[in-house]
Amino acid sequence: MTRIALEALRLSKSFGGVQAVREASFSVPEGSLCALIGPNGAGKSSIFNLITAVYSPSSGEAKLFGESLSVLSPARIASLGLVRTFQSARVFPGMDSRQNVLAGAWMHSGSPALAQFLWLPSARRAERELAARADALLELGGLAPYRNVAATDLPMGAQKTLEVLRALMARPKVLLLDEPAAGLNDTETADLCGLLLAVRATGVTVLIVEHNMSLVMSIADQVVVLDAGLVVADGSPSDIRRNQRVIEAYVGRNEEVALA
Ligand SMILES: Nc1ncnc2c1ncn2[C@@H]1O[C@H](COP(=O)(O)OP(=O)(O)OP(=O)(O)O)[C@@H](O)[C@H]1O
Repeated sequence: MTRIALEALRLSKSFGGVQAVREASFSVPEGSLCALIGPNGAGKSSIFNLITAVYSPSSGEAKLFGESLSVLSPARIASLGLVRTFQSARVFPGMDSRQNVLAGAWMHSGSPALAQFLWLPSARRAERELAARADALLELGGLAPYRNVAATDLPMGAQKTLEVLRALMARPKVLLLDEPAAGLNDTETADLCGLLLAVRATGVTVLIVEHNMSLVMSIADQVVVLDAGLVVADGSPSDIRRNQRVIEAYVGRNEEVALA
């Protein structure tokens, strides 16, 4: 039976008088790709921050593989395999692309500090394995030709891809991507779709917050729609396209074109 990787259970978050998230419930099966969509201010980022324990819920809870995220430290959450990226690409300046990808491996070097300090064979082996993995990821993301280029010199799309590759270097079980297609051109978006499908094919659970509807509708297994903090729909892309409540949420804000 498929496990549930992520679960929101009547999750709520208020900021003073603003109820950003209202008793939101949904679950994401392991190995699937789920998109969280909704008009501006719907509560998507708030849910993201609740799931990564940046915020604590006003009520309800979020679970990662059945464990309540409210009681876990950020380090423990990362060790359970939850890795996120941010809305604006955050590459490390002063490092080339390959070094940026390698930086994602710190949690999984698998080689004790003393072994690394003494440069024992086990540490050298671990280092070689990480380098090979970084190269394979750069290949997968189409960035192999830029491996020695300073990350900050790459175009926006490549920087966002690099951030996803760095996240993958940490061998996530669950990958959370905050607007990965924001600012990308059509070609870069198509490349990103391919990358995300390749990631899902490896069994990683993916949750994305994304405004680009054609990307969402073409790659998501499940779409959760928020409006004013409420989950107003949860289903497959074809269910969501036909859902009257979703159409109203978008039409009310002149965003109907986006769902076409
Ligand atoms: N830290 C905060 N303090 C006060 N209000 C907040 C905070 N974060 C979010 N909000 C409010 O909560 C509501 C939901 O915001 P949120 O950023 O989660 O929506 P969103 O769906 O991610 O929007 P967008 O698509 O514009 O990024 C909004 O009314 C927002 O102003």
